[in-house]
Amino acid sequence: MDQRSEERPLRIATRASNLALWQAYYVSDLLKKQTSERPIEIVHITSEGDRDLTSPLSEFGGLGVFTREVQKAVLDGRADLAVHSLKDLPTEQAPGLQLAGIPERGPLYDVLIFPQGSDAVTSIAALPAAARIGTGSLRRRAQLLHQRNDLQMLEVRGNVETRLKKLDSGEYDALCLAEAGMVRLELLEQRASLLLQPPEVYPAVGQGALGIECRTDDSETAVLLTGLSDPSTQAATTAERSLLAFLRAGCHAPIGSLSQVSDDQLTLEAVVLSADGQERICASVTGSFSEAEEIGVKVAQALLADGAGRLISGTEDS
Ligand SMILES: NCc1[nH]cc(CCC(=O)O)c1CC(=O)O
Repeated sequence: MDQRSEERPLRIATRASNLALWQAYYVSDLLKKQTSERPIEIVHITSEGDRDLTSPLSEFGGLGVFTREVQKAVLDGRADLAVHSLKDLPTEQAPGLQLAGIPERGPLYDVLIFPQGSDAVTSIAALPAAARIGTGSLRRRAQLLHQRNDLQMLEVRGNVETRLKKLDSGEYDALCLAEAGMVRLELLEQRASLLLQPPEVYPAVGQGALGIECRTDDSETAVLLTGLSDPSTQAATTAERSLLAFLRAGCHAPIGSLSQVSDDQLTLEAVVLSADGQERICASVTGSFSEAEEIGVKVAQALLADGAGRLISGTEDS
């Protein structure tokens, strides 16, 4: 006899970093509110992105380096759902999986983090001359260089905690990270930081949001995940991901975006920069939630009409 579905554990596949685990337990708590009867298990997966800690992120593994193996666990039936940072999830849908859950978004912006015990710098302009900034992201690099071309942008890899150790050991004057990760790991209060917001620094597509996938043939899990979704976040991230897909740019390309939602209106703004930050193109489109995908395409078309294609193909990663 089949086990009753209420008794079968719901298995969540996740990377094993502290941030990924926080995200998996957060989703577990959301699910418990819906399915109080059903036990939940967390299945740890090591991703290629976690194993190779030395190569610059823009040069190895390519798209999906953090998400592929977690997805595989769901496809193989070792887990029922996969929790990802939405910004790490390629826009091209993996065959056999569906992106069924997008919960309410967390903090959206990037932050500059200063070494333990040092004073806060209160603006990008106030950073010391030729300050050494740790970031592996072309988007952060290009936008900071656009503001201050004297800054030294240095590669940094590893999980958030590893990066903070490198900062405190004196390798950098500041680190650029997502506020979402720092807040979730409760690491922001302990240090001086500077919030980086548009128009200076636009976040990545999907930043601060989670994406939860299940198998396309698993309608029971899909219903649960749909129940976790937040309509505003879903509309915003649909527009952002549609923009990125249309530009055919990888997650490491120098592209930033900002969605603003009010009532059922959605405004998507986006920037594309040259890798050195010298050139910067921006565009913005407003429409209703139901047009989210089209809004993303329109912003991408406006950016391409202004020459964004040349800036994107001029960078190393796709
Ligand atoms: N690529 C790593 C990654 N993926 C998601 C986050 C933070 C959480 C988020 O932005 O959703 C981070 C770390 C960072 O960029 O600082």
